[in-house]
Amino acid sequence: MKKTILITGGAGFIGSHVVQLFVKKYPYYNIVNLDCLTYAGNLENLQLVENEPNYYFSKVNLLDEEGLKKVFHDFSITDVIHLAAESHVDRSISDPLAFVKTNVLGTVNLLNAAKTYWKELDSHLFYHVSTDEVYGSLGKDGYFMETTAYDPKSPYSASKASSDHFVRAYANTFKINTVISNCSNNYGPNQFPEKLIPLCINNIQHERALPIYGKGENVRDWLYVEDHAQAIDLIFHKGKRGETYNIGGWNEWKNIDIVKLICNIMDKKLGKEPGSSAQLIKFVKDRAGHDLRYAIDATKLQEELGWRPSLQFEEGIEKTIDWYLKNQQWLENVTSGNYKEYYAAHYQSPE
Ligand SMILES: Cc1cn([C@H]2C[C@H](O)[C@@H](COP(=O)(O)OP(=O)(O)O[C@H]3O[C@H](C)C(=O)[C@H](O)[C@H]3O)O2)c(=O)[nH]c1=O
Repeated sequence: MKKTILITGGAGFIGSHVVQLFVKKYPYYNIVNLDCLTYAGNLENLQLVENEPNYYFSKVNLLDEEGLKKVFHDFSITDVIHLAAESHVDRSISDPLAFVKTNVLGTVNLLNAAKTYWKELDSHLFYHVSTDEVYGSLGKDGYFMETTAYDPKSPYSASKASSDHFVRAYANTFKINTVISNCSNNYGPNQFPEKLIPLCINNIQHERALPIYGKGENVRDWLYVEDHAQAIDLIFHKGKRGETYNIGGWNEWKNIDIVKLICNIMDKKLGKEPGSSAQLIKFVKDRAGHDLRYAIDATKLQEELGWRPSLQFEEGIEKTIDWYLKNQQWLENVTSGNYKEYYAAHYQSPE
């Protein structure tokens, strides 16, 4: 059976890289990008594939149950890779309900659409893309394993943990084939500049302060977004059904060190006096309930499926900074909302 894969959140950061990879690598699959184009979803991210004959776009909100069922029916969806989510921890602190709606209810609506439409369950796959934040926060030592108990600490991670549970519950109760992956912090092109790395790049260009929460001692494990997309490709095709795979970069950084690194690279690239960008660093009030450290043990993915990150961080961060410097208009568009004009010109009028 020819695959028609529904990729949700395909206009977002990670989703756009997954859509591009699948459209180009698998011309014999149909790829349907379902996205409701929130502030973080931008069709400009898909310019490289938007005219490919195997690429389709459908503007549907995960809360629109009938709309979802129609997409399954109209496109004869065979598989799902579910990436659409509200993803910013700070926003989840100011508006938790938005995260419950999209991440929990939206995922259940999508599962229901799959359950209704798929008749021979064995020939389909529902792949849920999740986060390492479901495991909570680590101290100085240790790693998150696939067997680590869930202990989400923020409204965002609680909503993702809940959606993971629903996916497993549907696998158990309704016998849907599922797989889940939990990944560490991503960085790279197309990331909305509310997240630490693009925020710093953008603020340095505009000579704005670089807000460091607390003392900047919190640790994150960073992975280049294209490496994440490669891992998703592998897991989609070769991962064992019903399993969970952790994805990480073996690349832990304290926030303050990563910001200083970005400052140094930006000084060189912008021809500024060494040390001048670092003067923008400003220690601010800590994030409420700020998780201290995330670190992933991705041994299972490495041993079972042979995955390793391909990029060294030093190379990835240079590439990322170069991309943002070259794509000033993109930054301008996403921060001003102009991407809606792009949508209107290419598709139908946005709401
Ligand atoms: C925006 C910002 C962040 N930070 C700190 C807070 C974190 O310790 C670290 C990274 O923050 P960011 O908001 O970029 O990402 P996380 O909160 O780690 O979460 C991210 O990685 C996981 C895996 C997901 O699943 C989330 O969807 C994704 O947003 O920098 C600052 O100090 N200042 C700032 O202005």
